[in-house]
Amino acid sequence: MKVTPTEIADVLLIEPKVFGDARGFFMESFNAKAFDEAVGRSVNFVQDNHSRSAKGVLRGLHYQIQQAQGKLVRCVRGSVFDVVVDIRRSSATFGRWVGVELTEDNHRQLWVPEGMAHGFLVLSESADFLYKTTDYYAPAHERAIRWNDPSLGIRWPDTGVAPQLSAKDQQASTMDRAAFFA
Ligand SMILES: Cc1cn([C@H]2C[C@H](O)[C@@H](COP(=O)(O)OP(=O)(O)O[C@H]3O[C@@H](C)C(=O)[C@@H](O)[C@H]3O)O2)c(=O)[nH]c1=O
Repeated sequence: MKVTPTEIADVLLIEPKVFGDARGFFMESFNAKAFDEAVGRSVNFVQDNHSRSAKGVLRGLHYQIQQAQGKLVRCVRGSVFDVVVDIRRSSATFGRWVGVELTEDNHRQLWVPEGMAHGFLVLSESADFLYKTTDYYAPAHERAIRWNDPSLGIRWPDTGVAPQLSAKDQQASTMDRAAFFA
């Protein structure tokens, strides 16, 4: 697999080797040894998630302030614009965002380590989004930052439809009131 650093040092773009043939393709979507080598530490995933969303659905920007989750994310049907925001106060890239298009055809994955807020916008008619997490879902510790907080200035692509948010995400915090990691 190919591993490319992003503007947020610990956020990695991962491109598995895809073996195409007359039948279709094969790829190792996750290999613990190769993954640990790429991130430089031993990572233990405990939960796999799958969500399906229609075009224009925007989920985010989410994190758990305790039981922080590292997430290995990908899109297996359709396409999404995936966004990661560094919310570690001590980080040189605090408040910076990275956006990557993840599609069923580019097979790209993003490693979103603990200490980030994460979200995505669905660009295709429908998208299936899969991700592994390093800690369990803990609703008591769930937090969200507004997708369009002006201080972040995230350049979300125009899908041609209004972003569709959950009730929870409509109530998300602004950056100036959000809780951050050390
Ligand atoms: C995230 C999650 C949700 N749920 C339940 C709670 C709720 O009834 C329903 C939908 O939950 P949500 O609205 O929070 O789902 P969603 O908005 O898709 O939340 C996810 O968004 C992306 C961007 C992330 O980064 C994830 O970590 C997670 O926060 O699923 C679980 O049972 N386990 C989980 O791990």
